This record gives sequence, C-alpha cells and structure tokens, in this order.
Amino acid sequence: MSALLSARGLEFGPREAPVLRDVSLHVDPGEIVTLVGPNGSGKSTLLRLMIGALSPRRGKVTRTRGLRIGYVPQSLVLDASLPITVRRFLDLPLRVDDDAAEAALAQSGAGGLAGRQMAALSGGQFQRVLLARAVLNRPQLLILDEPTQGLDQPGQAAFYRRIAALRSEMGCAVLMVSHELHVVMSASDRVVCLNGHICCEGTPEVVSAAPAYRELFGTGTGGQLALYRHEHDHAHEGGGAAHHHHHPHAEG
Ligand SMILES: Nc1ncnc2c1ncn2[C@@H]1O[C@H](COP(=O)(O)OP(=O)(O)OP(=O)(O)O)[C@@H](O)[C@H]1O
Repeated sequence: MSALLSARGLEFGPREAPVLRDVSLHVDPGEIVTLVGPNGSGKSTLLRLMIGALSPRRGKVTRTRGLRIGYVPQSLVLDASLPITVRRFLDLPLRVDDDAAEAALAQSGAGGLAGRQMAALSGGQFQRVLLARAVLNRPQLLILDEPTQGLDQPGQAAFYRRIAALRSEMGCAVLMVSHELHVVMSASDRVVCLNGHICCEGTPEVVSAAPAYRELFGTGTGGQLALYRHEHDHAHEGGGAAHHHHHPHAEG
C-alpha cells in the first residue's frame, strides 16, 4: 500500500538550534495517526511541513497525486461584530450546494445548526462546524491540529469518537496533533511521539509503554488509557472478543 503522504529526513529551523531533526513520517490510506509531544516539540511545525505551508531545510515531503486534504485548525477567531450563519460560513471560500452542506453538517454532528450564528455557538458546536467544513470536499486525508482545545473531557472524547466514525464512513485517513493523550491515543491506530525528533512510535499500547514516552509524559496516563480502551472495546465489539487488559506498572 502506498502512503497518501510521506516525509523523509525532514530538518527545519536554524542549523544550530533545529526545531525538527531527521523526521520521517508517513500516513497510509484509512489510518489514524496521532502526533503527541511536549509544548514546543515541533508538532504544529511538522503538520505545516506536511501540508506544504512550510518548506524544510533538508528532506522531502511527498503527497499522492491530487490528494484531497481537509484541515481543521486549532481554533479560528471570528469577528463577533460580523454576523455570519453556519450555512454561509460553509460557503467560504467556495460556495457549496445545500445538499452537500446539510450532509457535511449531519456527518459532523452539527445537523440542525445551519441557521445559527457562528458567534453564538458553543465551543463544541463550533469545532463540529469546522469539521463539517473540512469534510465538504470528501477528503482522503483529514488533518487536525489540536482540534479540541477548550473542550471539556467528555467533549473531547465525543469529538474523537466522531473522528473515528467519520474515518469509517468516508474511508479517509487522519493525521492529528493532540495534547489529550489518554483520550486521543485510544482512538489512534498509530501514535508518533515527537520531541524535535521522533522518540518512539507504534500502536498506543507500544508507545505508552516505551521508556522515551514515559520519560516525557510519566506513567499517569497509562492506566487511564487502559481503562478507556477497555470501555471503548465494549462499546464497539459488544461480544467481548477483543478485550485488552493492560496492567501498567505504577513505578516511574
Ligand atoms: N517558521 C518557523 N521558523 C523557525 N522556528 C519556528 C517556526 N515556527 C515555529 N518555530 C519554533 O519551533 C518550535 C516548535 O513550535 P511548534 O509550534 O511546532 O511546537 P508544538 O509542538 O506544536 O507546540 P505546542 O504543543 O505548544 O503547540 C518553537 O520553538 C517555535 O518557536
């Protein structure tokens, strides 16, 4: 299977104080890849290199021909004195027909919000509308940069469950940055832990047990991850065929 998007040997930032060193990453069709890492570890920079908004000092990013990307920003500041409905917002920058708008809103959990003012939406509703705009052009790859900032924990969990559902419906791949480790890791196929370079990567279980990850984030989230994953499996598998029982070590 060839990757939708891949990067090889990326270097970015001043030679004497690089932001990113020797970073290689790929996203295959249909998979959910999550970037985690401390503040300032280069996560947003890497996303911007991957979409071509920045150029690396060394290395190369390759996109499959005609790749359709849907992008959900961290947040978006709208001028509250400039009224705009959700429906009109979806027409920016390109006008879309009503059926497509309605379908994208419904798919993103924002059905029924079309006539509402953007400025009057709650944080969670606003993020779902941003998601609707990102899915309008049937992306093969959704890219999300900390899309749940400002949402409470149930709101975050619901948002990431929606991302997983969208992936199943549309068959798109997802590349996202998140700080909500225990929530987001359970919804990922592969986690990449970044700290200027790639410290470790693999399935959520492998990464959360890796010494490099534990050094950066401690062991606190391991237990929560196991718990969440357990509940998650119950919700989706029902019959109990795929229980994951983890017993993370408590020591640091
Ligand atoms: N265009 C640029 N040129 C040089 N350095 C940059 C550029 N953009 C960002 N940086 C630096 O790169 C470092 C990493 O920033 P980045 O925003 O990628 O980190 P992050 O992991 O996304 O952080 P956070 O978790 O706080 O959002 C910062 O020190 C920042 O100042």
